[in-house]
Order: sequence, then structure tokens, then C-alpha cells
Amino acid sequence: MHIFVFFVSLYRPENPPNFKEMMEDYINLCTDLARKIMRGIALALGGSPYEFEGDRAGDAFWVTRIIGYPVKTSENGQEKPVNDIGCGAHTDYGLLTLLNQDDDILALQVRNLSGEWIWAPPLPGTFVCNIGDMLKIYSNGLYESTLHRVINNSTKYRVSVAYFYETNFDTAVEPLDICKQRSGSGGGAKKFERAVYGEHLVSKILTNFVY
Ligand SMILES: O=C(O)CCC(=O)C(=O)O
Ligand SMILES: [Fe+2]
Repeated sequence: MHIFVFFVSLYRPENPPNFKEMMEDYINLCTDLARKIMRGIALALGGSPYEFEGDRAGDAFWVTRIIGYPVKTSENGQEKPVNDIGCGAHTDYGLLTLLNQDDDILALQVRNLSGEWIWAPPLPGTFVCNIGDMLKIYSNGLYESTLHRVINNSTKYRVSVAYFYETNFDTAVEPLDICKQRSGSGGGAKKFERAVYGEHLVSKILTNFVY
């Protein structure tokens, strides 16, 4: 399985000529939006709005990927072409993902609590927000990092832009006290062990991508 990834910092197309500036603006807006959503989540968890700032995510690490998913082909010699190019089942690694997908292609699936894969249809003008592994740990499981995958069985090339808002790179993440009390784990016990975000990121990249 392959995934085509353009890293914004390395990609310099001739067209549009202002690609770099456009992406920088987009990323700044996403960073601002993600910080605000995290303030709302912190309040919803019963904490201060700034729970995910300072040493935790005050210098949030971010990643943006522009991903192209080719159409299905019959190159593999099968009578009915199937698409084996996509994005395998995974959870995102950090706090929050803002996913901007093509408006007219059904391709993203998420696994619900009953273990069924359901479509996450694009809604024009909206982002899909994925919870990442670090928010699952911080919230002691009150927020689940949802398993998702991409299968492009349409006849159109699909593009998505995924913006990942993470903790500070070196932050050691562990369940927040407020969440241990609220997550019903008897006497405020933590359900997840401490993880250093940067180490988690590197280990996931090494196992999730095929080069
Ligand atoms: O392209 C998509 O819809 C999802 C991409 C994704 O899940 C990821 O890059 O982590
Ligand atoms: Fe993802």
C-alpha cells in the first residue's frame, strides 16, 4: 500500500506560484483554529481553557500533508479494477486533526464503537476533526482516538489536506487529574501510561508508511 505525500516545506510547484505563501496562511489559520478548539475541549473536560498550552502544547508541533489518492486502475490484471492505493487503518498521533477533503468523493471511513466501518462523507465548508492519541491519553480515554482509513473507489483523483495539531515535541503526556476523576476508572486510576509525543510520532511513522 502506498500513499503519496507532498511535504509542504519541500514542495515548490510552478503553479500556483504563491503556493508557499498560501500554505503558510492556511497553516496559521489552522493553528489558530485548532488552539481554540482545544480550549473548548479543555473546558468540556472540566479544566481551565489553557490546559493544553504552556508546557503541554504552548509550542504546538504541527504537520500538514497534502495527499493525493489516484483513481483505481486495472494494472493489477484483475477483471474488475480495485484500488489498493489508499491509507490503511490508523489513529492520528497528536491532539487534533483538521481534515479538509474533496467535496464530492466518498473515501474516508471511520470505525464506530460497534466495530463497523462507516463513511465520513465530505460536508462542503467543514473539516473532519479527528482526535489523536495524545488527547486520548490526556483525557484518560474520555476522548477516543478514532481508527480511520481511506479507500478511493471513485473514478476521480482525490486530494485531502490534513493539518495535525500536536503537543510540544518533547512533552511527556499522561492522564490529567481532572480526567482521571471523571473517567470512572475507580479512585481516579490512570488507564494509559505516560508517552513522550516525539517518540510516539517517530515510532508511528516508521510503522505506518511504506516507502
Ligand atoms: O486523506 C484522508 O482523508 C485522511 C488522511 C489521514 O487520515 C492522515 O493523513 O492521517
Ligand atoms: Fe489519519
